[in-house]
Amino acid sequence: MFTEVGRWLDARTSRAGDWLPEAVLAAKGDHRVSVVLPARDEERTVGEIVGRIRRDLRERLPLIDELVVIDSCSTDATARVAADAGAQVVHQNAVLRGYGLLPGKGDALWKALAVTTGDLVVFIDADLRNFGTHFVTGLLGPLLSDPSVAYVKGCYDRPLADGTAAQPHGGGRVTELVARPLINLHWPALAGFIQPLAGEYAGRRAVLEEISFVTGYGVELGLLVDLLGRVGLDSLAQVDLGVRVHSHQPIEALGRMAGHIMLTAWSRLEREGRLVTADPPNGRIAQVRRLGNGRRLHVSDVGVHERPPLITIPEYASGARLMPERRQP
Ligand SMILES: O=c1ccn([C@@H]2O[C@H](COP(=O)(O)OP(=O)(O)O[C@H]3O[C@H](CO)[C@@H](O)[C@H](O)[C@H]3O)[C@@H](O)[C@H]2O)c(=O)[nH]1
Ligand SMILES: O=C(O)[C@H](O)COP(=O)(O)O
Repeated sequence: MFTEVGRWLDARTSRAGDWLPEAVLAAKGDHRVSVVLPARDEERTVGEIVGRIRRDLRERLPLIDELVVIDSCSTDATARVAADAGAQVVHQNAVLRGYGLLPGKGDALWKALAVTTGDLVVFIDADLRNFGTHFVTGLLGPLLSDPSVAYVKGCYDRPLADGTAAQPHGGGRVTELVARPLINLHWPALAGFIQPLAGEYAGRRAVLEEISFVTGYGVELGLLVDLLGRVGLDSLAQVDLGVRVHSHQPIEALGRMAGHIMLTAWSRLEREGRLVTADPPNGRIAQVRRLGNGRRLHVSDVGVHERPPLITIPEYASGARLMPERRQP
């Protein structure tokens, strides 16, 4: 089993430096490229990322056709900062309203796929502190050079910066403690993905619109597992983007993220008929917080929902793209 993983790792892993911007542009041909940044309260970082993409990959090189920030119910100035930097800003809850409002990153990505028009779609997290345009060109390179590649996942070294010192490889705690063990236990063919939860990836719309999106932080694991089933390992690739520095969430928030990921794995195992139970898992997580000299329980919903393949949504399938009002509803 791991022989196949090793072979895939060698064959399907490239480095961002293998994909020079001018060569990527030359390979673009008739493709149309959309870049999407999901952003919830990212006013500190989103402007810099949008500005770099606009200047370097739209104005200097005409590589990117569409640059969308999907504002995921931000309470800060994310939308204004992103618009000022040159992005088209769409509010998550303004898209496909008839399908109900659901929270979380996966829903934001599904809505972004619905409103964009590129046949190639690149997703980049909006909290990156060391963004470089090689993130975008590196992810596009394998898709533009090999029609058999359907989806490209970023990988990188992940430092953990705790405010006083950085551990060069200490980041990605949910990845290492939850996602990687789950993947190895249940989908070992995916074990070669160095950063299975990376928020930087690119895919062909024709494939992405045919799979469902989990609404919360389970979206990345859900996409990998579902793509493996749909297109097979050899149509998946990864590209080494160097080092990624981002805003770390508090450990309690990572516990809830882990809950999303475990429930996503559970949903796929159940769907694959590998788990049969009359007693589904509890969708809430209780975390004990210190309160003065005592303690209290803090209960959060970590249940995940499914957004169906976009191609099954009539408004989308009719070909009418769904760009809504730019302002928040
Ligand atoms: O409800 C939300 C939550 C987050 N985000 C955005 O999604 C990106 C990633 O979110 P973040 O909270 O920074 O996640 P990380 O702690 O970095 O988690 C890692 O693991 C997650 C689970 O797989 C992935 O979704 C992330 O991309 C990956 O970086 C950021 O731009 C957020 O602003 C939303 O758009 N909506
Ligand atoms: O991907 C992960 O594992 C989570 O985003 C946590 O990352 P961090 O440990 O670098 O904060």
